[in-house]
Amino acid sequence: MTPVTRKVRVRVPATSANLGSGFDTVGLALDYHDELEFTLSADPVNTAAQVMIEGEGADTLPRDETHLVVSTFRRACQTFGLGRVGFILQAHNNIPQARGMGSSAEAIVAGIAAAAAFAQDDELNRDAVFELAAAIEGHPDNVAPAVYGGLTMSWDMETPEGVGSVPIPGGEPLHKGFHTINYRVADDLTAAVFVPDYELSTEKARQALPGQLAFKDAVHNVSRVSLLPAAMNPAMLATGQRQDVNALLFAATQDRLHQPYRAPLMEPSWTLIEKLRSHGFASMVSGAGPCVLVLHHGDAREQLGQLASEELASGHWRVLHLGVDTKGVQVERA
Ligand SMILES: Nc1ncnc2c1ncn2[C@@H]1O[C@H](COP(=O)(O)OP(=O)(O)O)[C@@H](O)[C@H]1O
Ligand SMILES: N[C@@H](CCOP(=O)(O)O)C(=O)O
Repeated sequence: MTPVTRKVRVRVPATSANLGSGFDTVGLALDYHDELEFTLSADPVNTAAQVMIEGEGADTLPRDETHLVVSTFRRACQTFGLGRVGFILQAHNNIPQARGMGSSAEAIVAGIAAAAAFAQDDELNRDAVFELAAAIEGHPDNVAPAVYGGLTMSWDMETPEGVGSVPIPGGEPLHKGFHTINYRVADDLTAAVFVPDYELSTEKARQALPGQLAFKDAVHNVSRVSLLPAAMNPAMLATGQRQDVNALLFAATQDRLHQPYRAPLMEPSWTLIEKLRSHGFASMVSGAGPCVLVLHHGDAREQLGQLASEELASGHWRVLHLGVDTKGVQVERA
């Protein structure tokens, strides 16, 4: 197959997964992006990848075939029938790596979306990008918002009933694999991300999780995650229901599945989370950490700045005040 263009630009949002209670399920796209440009070599004999990196990871990321965007782009090119191509990748990275802001999902989505844009002339097939990205990442909660934007809830359709073989009245049988749905987020929702100067790989944070959980802890999280869609968008509440939306956010982000087991791996982050929660803020580990996410309806910059003044003055932390990205990955053919 011949590529439909020689240059593609890709813009992918950072994401915060879990939102406390929704481990491996819930994700939120943030208005904070990496931008990448792929230029195909005009020489068919040259199939090498040349990688240039600016910003986050410029001193640490590899510049060879092991670079995650490169390896994913190669794999997606095979999947979409492009074969092995030579290309220059220019990466402008804002998203810090190994901090819980979905950098690996961003890299995977960027590689797949770019390959799809070289392969097809029409609008980006987001479902195809999501399916392949979730399979590569292994959990869908970051890749879903990176692909679709906004607040997503995802699941792996594999049930004892026999996936794809059970007729759904009036509909298609659900296919095996990852699925996602998108919820609206209220316009006044703000996200503050406290970024520490230390890293924690998602792989290491996953190793800290227990093999089994107490039934009451599972019930706890089911009850909390069920509050999230309304806590993120109170317009979901039935007419007449009145709730303090920030109190609802506080309850919705309580968690007993993963954070307690990971806290010892990120003590400074856990200290900040406990401090902010003791003042009523819905603060939590962003993804697998160590970033700290605070969700709030309304502007809480000043209060958060005061509460975290010690951390911010230490020089070991910075804070990003971000809105929600509602578009997901964007591609542009040049
Ligand atoms: N923009 C990027 N370009 C290349 N590789 C990346 C990029 N972002 C992340 N990675 C790879 O993913 C790893 C971080 O993944 P992970 O531990 O899951 O952290 P995060 O919480 O940021 O997703 C990095 O060490 C690197 O190997
Ligand atoms: N559900 C995953 C989310 C990992 O997010 P990341 O941004 O840290 O990669 C987990 O909690 O392990």
